[in-house]
Amino acid sequence: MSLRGASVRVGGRLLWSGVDLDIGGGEFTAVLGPNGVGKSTLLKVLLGTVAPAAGEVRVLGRAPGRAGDRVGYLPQRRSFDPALRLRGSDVVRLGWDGDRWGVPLPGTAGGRAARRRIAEVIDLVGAGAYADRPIGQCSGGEQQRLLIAQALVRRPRLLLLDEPLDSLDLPNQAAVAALVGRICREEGVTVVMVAHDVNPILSRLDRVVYLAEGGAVAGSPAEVVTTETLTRLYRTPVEVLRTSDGRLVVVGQPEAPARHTDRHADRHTDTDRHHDIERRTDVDRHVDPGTGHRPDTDRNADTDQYPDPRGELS
Ligand SMILES: Nc1ncnc2c1ncn2[C@@H]1O[C@H](COP(=O)(O)OP(=O)(O)OP(=O)(O)O)[C@@H](O)[C@H]1O
Repeated sequence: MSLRGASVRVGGRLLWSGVDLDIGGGEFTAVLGPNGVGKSTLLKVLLGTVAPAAGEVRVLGRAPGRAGDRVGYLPQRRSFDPALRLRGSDVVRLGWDGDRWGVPLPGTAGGRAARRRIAEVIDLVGAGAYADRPIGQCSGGEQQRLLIAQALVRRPRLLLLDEPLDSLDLPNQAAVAALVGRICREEGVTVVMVAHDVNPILSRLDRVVYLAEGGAVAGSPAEVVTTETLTRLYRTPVEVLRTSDGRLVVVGQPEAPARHTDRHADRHTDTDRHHDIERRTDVDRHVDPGTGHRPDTDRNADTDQYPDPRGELS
């Protein structure tokens, strides 16, 4: 896919402009940047649901929205009601025929093809053990695998994933990152993933797109997540440190603007709070790439709490 001089405007506000970007077939790309900068909106531009205000965008050689089944999409995570009477496999099936009236009758060729493909993709993501359970009773990691299966069920060539690692504990982040890496390498699917922390996927990435107010930088992680590049992008001193185990930590990243306080309000789970505490103790004075979290300055002196890493106040 390619963007040439692309800009996007939502709610009358220019989010980013002059973005040039090329992503080749079969590549694994992460989209990083602070809260509210327009990462999800970039995916929507690629999907064709948000039109660019200027510039040219091509996806799989066509205008956005024209590639149909060849694009799979996992929207930003929503939690499922535990009482929802829908099995994991039903959720996967919605990716197959959820946009069509009626369903193929069991026993017909269409019904058999649907069943075969749904079983195949559930197997691919390793969700066989819980695909028959109500989706609301599956864990966050299990739900995420089933949703990835849903996005994959029509054999897309391009997979757009909006924060699939969000709210997962570290082992599940690693497992889902490995799964997406495998889908990219073994199935040849091009992956564009919005992420708040590059570290779980760092070793698998071909390319990073770092969005900041006004612009974007793209290249290999080694080219983009550097002191020089991020300082230039943010127009303010930013330092990238590498820990002894190879993780990247961005220090001095400008504050994430707290300008959308309610978008994720329904998603602030116990796991999120656990992660907030983990960040507070593990990365004191530092900020994960993309979270915009600076523990010593973000802490509310009255409550001893930190704002949610995605911009809302906890
Ligand atoms: N339909 C809309 N109307 C008005 N403003 C919108 C709309 N959709 C998004 N926005 C605003 O555009 C900005 C970018 O939103 P977007 O979801 O793309 O950011 P993001 O980088 O993905 O953020 P986060 O990291 O918090 O998920 C936000 O300030 C958001 O509130």
